[in-house]
Parts: sequence; C-alpha cells; structure tokens
Amino acid sequence: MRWCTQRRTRAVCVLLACVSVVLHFFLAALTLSIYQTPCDLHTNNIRPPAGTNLTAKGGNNAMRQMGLSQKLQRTKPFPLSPAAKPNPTKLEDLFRHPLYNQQSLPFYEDDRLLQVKPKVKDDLESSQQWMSDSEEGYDAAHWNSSSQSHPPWLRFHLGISRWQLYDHKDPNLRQLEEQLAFSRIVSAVQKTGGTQLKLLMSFPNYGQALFKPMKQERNEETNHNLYYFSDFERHNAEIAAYHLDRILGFRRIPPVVGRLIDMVKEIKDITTDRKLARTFFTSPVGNTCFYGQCSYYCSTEHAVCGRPHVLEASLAVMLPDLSLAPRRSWRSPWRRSYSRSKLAQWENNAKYCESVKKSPPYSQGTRLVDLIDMAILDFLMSNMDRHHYETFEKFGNNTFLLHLDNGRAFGRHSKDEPSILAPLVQCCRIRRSTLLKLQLLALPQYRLSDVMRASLSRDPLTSIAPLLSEQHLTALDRRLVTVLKKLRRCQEQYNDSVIYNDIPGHLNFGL
Ligand SMILES: Nc1ncnc2c1ncn2[C@@H]1O[C@H](COP(=O)(O)OP(=O)(O)OP(=O)(O)O)[C@@H](O)[C@H]1O
Ligand SMILES: [Mn+2]
Repeated sequence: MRWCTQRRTRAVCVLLACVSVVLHFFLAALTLSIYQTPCDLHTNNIRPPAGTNLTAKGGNNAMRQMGLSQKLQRTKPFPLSPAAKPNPTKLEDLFRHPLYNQQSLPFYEDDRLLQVKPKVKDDLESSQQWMSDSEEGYDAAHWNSSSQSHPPWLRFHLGISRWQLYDHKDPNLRQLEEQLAFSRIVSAVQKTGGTQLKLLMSFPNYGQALFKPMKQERNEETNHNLYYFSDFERHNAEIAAYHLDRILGFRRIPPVVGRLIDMVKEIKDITTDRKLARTFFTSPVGNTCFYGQCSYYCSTEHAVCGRPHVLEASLAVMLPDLSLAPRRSWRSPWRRSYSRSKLAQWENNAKYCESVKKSPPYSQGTRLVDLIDMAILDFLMSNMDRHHYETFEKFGNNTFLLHLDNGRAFGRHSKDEPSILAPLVQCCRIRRSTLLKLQLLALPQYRLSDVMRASLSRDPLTSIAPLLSEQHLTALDRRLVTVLKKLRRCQEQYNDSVIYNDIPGHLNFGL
C-alpha cells in the first residue's frame, strides 16, 4: 500500500516538473518578444523602396547587411495618398527645360578650384600624400592623372569651379551619392568646429563625409518656445536642403545623402576617438545611444539613440581640405542677433540695404544678388540660422557662395518666417535667372513640391519614410507664392532696376 502511494507521489512530482519546464519556456518566449518590440523600426512607417537604382539596389543591400530586409519585407507598404506618390520624371523634366540648359559662361583654367599636378617623377612620393596616419582599412591608392582612375569624391573636388560646386548633368554626381550611401565606413571621429554633434567619416578610397544624426521625427515640428539659436539640427534638413538647392539650379550645397548607420559596427567599434567612445551607453529599453562632446545637446538627456543600434543619419561629402582650398567665412549682413532680447540693425532700419549696397564686396559683381538667392533658399526651407556663409579664397570676391550648415531648416511647416526674406524685401534686387526659375517652379507642371518629392524619392532613406512630410512640401509651394508676390511688389515700385540680368540676350523662356 505504502509502495503504491510512493509511486503515485513520484508520478505527480514528475508531471509537475514537466508542467513547470513548459511554463518556463512559454514565459521566456513571451519576455523575449516583449523586449524586442521597442527596439524595432517603426515598421508601419516603412514604404517599399522607390524604383530608382540607388534606392532599389544599394538601399536593400545596406539593409540586408543589417538584417533588416526581412523585417521590411514583412511590413505593409506605407499608406500614401495618390497625390503624394513621387513622379520620378518631374525632376528630369525640370532639368530638361531650356532654363537649366543655357550655355555656360566661358571657362578659363583659373575658374577651376583645383588642378591635377603634372606627373611628378617620384610616383611613390605623390601617392603617399594621400595616406592617412593609420592605413588600416584603406585601399592602396593607384590614381593617375586620367580621371577614370579617380574615385567619385576626387572627381567632385576637381569639378568645383568659380561658379558652382558641380554640373547638374555630371554622371559622377550619382556615383558620389552611391559612395556616400553604401561605401564601407573605415573611420568615424568627432568633427571639431561648430556647436552641435557631428562626425567625420572616412571611406576606404580616402573619401570623407560629414555625419549628422536623426534628432526629430519627420512629422514633428520644432517646439515653438525654442529660439532659432537653440533649435537642434536635423539630418533630413541637410538632405532636403541639398535637393532644394539643386532644384533651384544654384548648386552651392555639397551633395548629401541619407544612410542607415550601424552605431556599433560603423562608429563604436571602429572609432579611434576615445572621448566619443566614452559617451556610448545602452538605454533602459536596450537601444544603443551616444552623445559625444559639443557645446549644444551633447548630454545623456539629448543622446542620439538607435533602434536598437541602427540610426538614420545624413552624410555630406567633405569639401577639399582647407590646406588645398582655403575658404573665407563671411558674416551675413542680415545675421540675427543670437540674443533673446536684442534686435539686429537690419530689423530696425528699413533702409538698411542702402548701406549694404554701398559697402564692398556687396557694392560690386554678383555678391548682393547671391546673398538674396541664399535668403530665398532659406525662406523656402525656413532656415533662420544663416549667420555666416563661405567662399573659396582662390576666387576672391568674384565667385559663388557656399550654403553650408542647413541642419536647422525644415523645423516648422505650419509657420512661415517673413523676416528671412529681409534681404530681398529691403534691396528689391534679384538675378533674372533666379526669378525665371521661381516662376517656372510655380507652374503646375513643374510645381516645386512635386519636383522636390521626385528628387527626394531617390534618396535611400525614402525607403524608411519620405524625407519631408507632405506638410513641409505644401509649405514650399506656399512660400514660393509669397516670394513671387514680394517680387511683384518690388517691380511695381522700382520697375526694371529690380532685375540683375545674368542671362545673355533677352529670352524669357516663355515665362
Ligand atoms: N561638407 C563640408 N565640407 C567641409 N567642411 C564643412 C562641410 N560642412 C560644414 N563644414 C565645416 O564645418 C563647420 C561646422 O559645420 P556646421 O556649420 O554644419 O556645424 P554647426 O555645429 O551647425 O556649426 P554652428 O554651430 O557654427 O552653426 C562649418 O563651419 C564648415 O566650415
Ligand atoms: Mn549650425
């Protein structure tokens, strides 16, 4: 009898042990799935890649490398309204317009920023100029003076002229964008200069890019209580500014692309910057974060975090080193006060432009109308942070203005900032080529928002979510109408003296 009871007790114990093991497995599986949820990409925001080469080919490669492709394939397409679908031909149509295909100015050797030196005797010596301190991860450079052997970033440097950074029809531009988007990153260190976190990234072929991380969701607006000088920089603003500048035909912003960065493999594991490495940490939900060292927003509270270690960022191609092509930084005459209480001179004095017009370098050449071009670009993207601009020293005052640092643009779509247009309103002057391009972009078949949507859809990050929300695109069209209204008012007041005729002949291209 006792033997019988013992056997039954043992059987019950074994059964209980089995149930407990099964329960353990069940609980473990449940916990794992819950832990992974916050680290996932915002999968309902993901759209299938747009059908362009850059996005379809390389974008998926990059994502596959990160093990993201399966997740992306499983997700539903982003719900786009028919009006929001990018029409890829819009950009090509614009660039085919005669206004974008005028004969360029006569070109002299002096109009090139850099020249390839004639072959020197000691080949070894010349190639060593390009070697970094640590050659690890870099490919041996076998370049000669034939442009075919040059990597895209070098061809870009060699193509910079007195009048523009690149030719919009140059096929190298696409290759350069592909390099920025997909080339292996062999080094990442903090970039000094400026106030916010930026990294300098290097590629195996010695190309370099300026990295800015994602700080804000696309549909989020900058807090209205933040002053323009406290706003943070946005990666998508850097990307969208490059596209807008190209669409306006200025070509004064270095090419920028969006890229998904593996914060561990592509920054933390390879950085030689110990100060940067020390700021990496894991957030309470298991995401990798870092904050770097800088004067604004470099603290645990403002850390940049991945999902769980993948981060959206912008990569802008670096301009030639300052030792090869020194630049001059100019304080904008319409600079804001960067104080909460003080107003700048131009804000109090409606005749301010009269004095600017009389003082060099604005009293001669195209400097004033170039500054007005920059104000129009900034008004369209609502960038209040244009305190300085730069030029290449080599070209003196007779050259274009570089529009660097656009990270504080596209912060608000619901509000326009009329004061950004002060240079145009106070001076009533504009390049004829700019006026015609603005008029063209206001026509339904070349509508600025449509061309921007088409242009931005080529960026690899569009496969995650459109780089500019529809509200931002609508704001572009609205602001363009405002610029044209201001110009009409100028023309009513000052007639022909408003136009700076930079187009030979008097063609008006049917506009
Ligand atoms: N593509 C580029 N190539 C080379 N240098 C660049 C490039 N973009 C920016 N720089 C340089 O790096 C400096 C800092 O960059 P940026 O202005 O974007 O940073 P920031 O933190 O916003 O600076 P600030 O606080 O002064 O506005 C610029 O003054 C410029 O000279
Ligand atoms: Mn800045």
